[in-house]
Amino acid sequence: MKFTKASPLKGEITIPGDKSVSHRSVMLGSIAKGTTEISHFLPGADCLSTISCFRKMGISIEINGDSVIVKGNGLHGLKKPAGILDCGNSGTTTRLISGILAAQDFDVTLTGDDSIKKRPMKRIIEPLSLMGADIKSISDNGCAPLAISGKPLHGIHYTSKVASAQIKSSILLAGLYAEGETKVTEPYRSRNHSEIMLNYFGADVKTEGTTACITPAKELYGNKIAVPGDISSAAFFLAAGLMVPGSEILIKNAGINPTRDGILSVCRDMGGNITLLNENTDSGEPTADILVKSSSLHGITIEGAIIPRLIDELPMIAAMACFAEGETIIKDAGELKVKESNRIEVMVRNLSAMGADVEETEYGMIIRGGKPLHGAVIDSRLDHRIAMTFAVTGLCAEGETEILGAECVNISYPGFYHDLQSLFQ
Ligand SMILES: O=C(O)C1=C[C@@H](OP(=O)(O)O)[C@@H](O)[C@H](O)C1
Ligand SMILES: C=C(OP(=O)(O)O)C(=O)O
Repeated sequence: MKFTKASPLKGEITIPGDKSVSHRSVMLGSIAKGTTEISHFLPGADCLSTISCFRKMGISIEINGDSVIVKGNGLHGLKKPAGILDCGNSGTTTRLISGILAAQDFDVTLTGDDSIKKRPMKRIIEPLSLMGADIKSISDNGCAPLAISGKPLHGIHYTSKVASAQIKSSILLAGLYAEGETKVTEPYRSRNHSEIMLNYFGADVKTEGTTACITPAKELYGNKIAVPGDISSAAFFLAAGLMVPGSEILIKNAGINPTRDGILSVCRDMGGNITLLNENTDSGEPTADILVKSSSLHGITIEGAIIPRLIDELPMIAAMACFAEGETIIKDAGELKVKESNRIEVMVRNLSAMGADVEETEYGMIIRGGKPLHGAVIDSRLDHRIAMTFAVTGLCAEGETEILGAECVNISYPGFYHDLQSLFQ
């Protein structure tokens, strides 16, 4: 896939469903009693991995475009799958499903693709084991494949070293089945979609500061879920709209949950012209249309509590910083090293190949903006966020930018290139 300098981008984009909310709607729908009707579901490869795992455990799930119907069998209605469960490329599937599987009355093996087999799973093995789970890394390297032998669990109060919604959600899902209360405290607040949806399905989850607490549930009840647009996907159009001179884009129906909206603060702090319109709430999740107009940007420092609120948007923010005057410093973002690729290393390597002045630091990067970029051949390392980031960056560089492994955008945004091209004049 090749990109060259774009003329102003104009038009409207309806962002596909939020990946985090889509995963959770299938998971909770599968362990709830009755039917869950999901609209604006994200039919990306990661969410299809979640569907395939629950189908293998006896759940009827019908997909019709972005409408999904899940016929749940109740909290104790999952069946032992005939074979291994394949989580594909999805960290969310692997970590969240482990919390549910730890409490079932059967054994199961979970695996995934080459990227998943390198991502850290000790972060869930440790707390789930403290709850009484029997969960092992089969290769004994702290990664998938994982062998889980379901056991009765008991509640704990776990203090996590990292602010991670996947760790927190895995523990809370196990807590649904545990004896007594289960609490998770994190250094900063991570996305709270599990807490919102668990309550929406009839569970009892309370949050105080950075601690979430669940009491075991007798049953969850199927519900209607309208998935908001994914702000992590909207991020590419926010950046494109700000970076390509003369652009004006209306991004329809994006989720703006305050635990996810760090990108909006960053765009504004960098001088971006962004307006929220039609604010609303869908299935407990706040949404809005976002109007973005091209702007002259300046560098800022991004660190601390905002990092979990924009963790998946940092590759795009780093590229945007190349077009901002002055220095942008990203700190406290060590988690980027354990995503689908090492996103610090891959960003620094690829931005440097385009002529950017960017430096890798231990837990982040420093970008000195304002230098024109030129096209290059970009190895996405099959990381969807990297491929989309450089498609947008290529629109602002002299010459041609070629993305290798461009099809990996199917993980989170199958129609991405089509939607981007729809804004070309
Ligand atoms: O819970 C979720 O749905 C997610 C949490 C984040 O991961 P961590 O929990 O590892 O930070 C994020 O990077 C991922 O894309 C989705
Ligand atoms: C890190 C991501 O997802 P996951 O952890 O589910 O693989 C992502 O989508 O950027």
